Amino acid sequence: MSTELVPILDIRRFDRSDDPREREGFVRALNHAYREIGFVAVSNHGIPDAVIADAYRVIKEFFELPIEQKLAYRVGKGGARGYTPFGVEHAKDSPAVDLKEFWHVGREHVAGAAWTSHYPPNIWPTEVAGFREATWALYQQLEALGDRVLRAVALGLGLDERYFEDKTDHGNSILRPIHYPPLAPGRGDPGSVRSGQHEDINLITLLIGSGEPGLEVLSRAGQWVPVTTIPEAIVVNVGDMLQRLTNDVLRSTTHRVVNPPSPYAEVPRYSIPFFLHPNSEFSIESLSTCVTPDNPNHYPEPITADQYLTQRLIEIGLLKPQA
Ligand SMILES: O=C(O)CCC(=O)C(=O)O
Ligand SMILES: [Fe+2]
Repeated sequence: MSTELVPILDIRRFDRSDDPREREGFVRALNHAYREIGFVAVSNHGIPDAVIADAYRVIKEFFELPIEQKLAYRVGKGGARGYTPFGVEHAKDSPAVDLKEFWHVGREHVAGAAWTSHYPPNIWPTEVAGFREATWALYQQLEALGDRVLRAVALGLGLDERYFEDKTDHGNSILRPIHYPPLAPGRGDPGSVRSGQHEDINLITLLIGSGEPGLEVLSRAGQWVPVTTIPEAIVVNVGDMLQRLTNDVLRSTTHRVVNPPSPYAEVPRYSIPFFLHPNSEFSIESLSTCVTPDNPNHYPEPITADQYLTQRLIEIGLLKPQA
């Protein structure tokens, strides 16, 4: 049943310039899934195995460092870059912290670009050779794949194929390698799970590593359904910013990572989501193609992507409210 809930879509169909029906078929299937469940798995995405393997290698090496060394990379506001330890982030409206630690890679600065001053610079762990190259390579690959998916989203919404291009070209996107350690009795609050139920904040999320057991999505019927997909596929789901931009036409579906049974409980889980964000100054206003008599505008007040992100980071414990 789960494979039907989260369909596997071959993105090579979208690139078929020789056969417009293939392209249209992909656009239709993607948009249908995004209206129904907000999740798809993309196969044949073209990201080289070596890029993914290199990223995993450096990420594992980092998380295996002693905690004192990792804590040296806890910097700045809200863990926007570098390391965030176990016991900080929790899902909105849940006091129980998630059983995970993670690292944030943001957009690399470009000399002379005005947006550079809005984003904190990346930091890199000196203990792990090749960390910067490997994670930044994966960031760029996932961003390019996200741009292709957004083109198909735009077409499905009746917009120009390149609608998202100038709204995301210096987006505040984040690559977040996550380590869920083996589950030990007494670790975390009672009731803690690897990742409490939540919706993603950004436009779309591209997730590497979803094939390991634990990820579940909440169906419309209110049932938790495990996401089972082929290991090579990348899960791409709708976030709250895209839901809001589309006046709730596309759905940002609640999901979580549960504590798996033995033998998976005894082994760590690593996943690598890429949260694709719009440019910080982008104003999120309901698209006119998504406002109809049947679906009047639910969000008459526009909000910039940056304001929206700040509100949401306070809700999940990564930012403190301003006094
Ligand atoms: O680890 C996973 O598979 C999913 C993580 C997730 O949903 C998130 O970080 O937003
Ligand atoms: Fe998520």
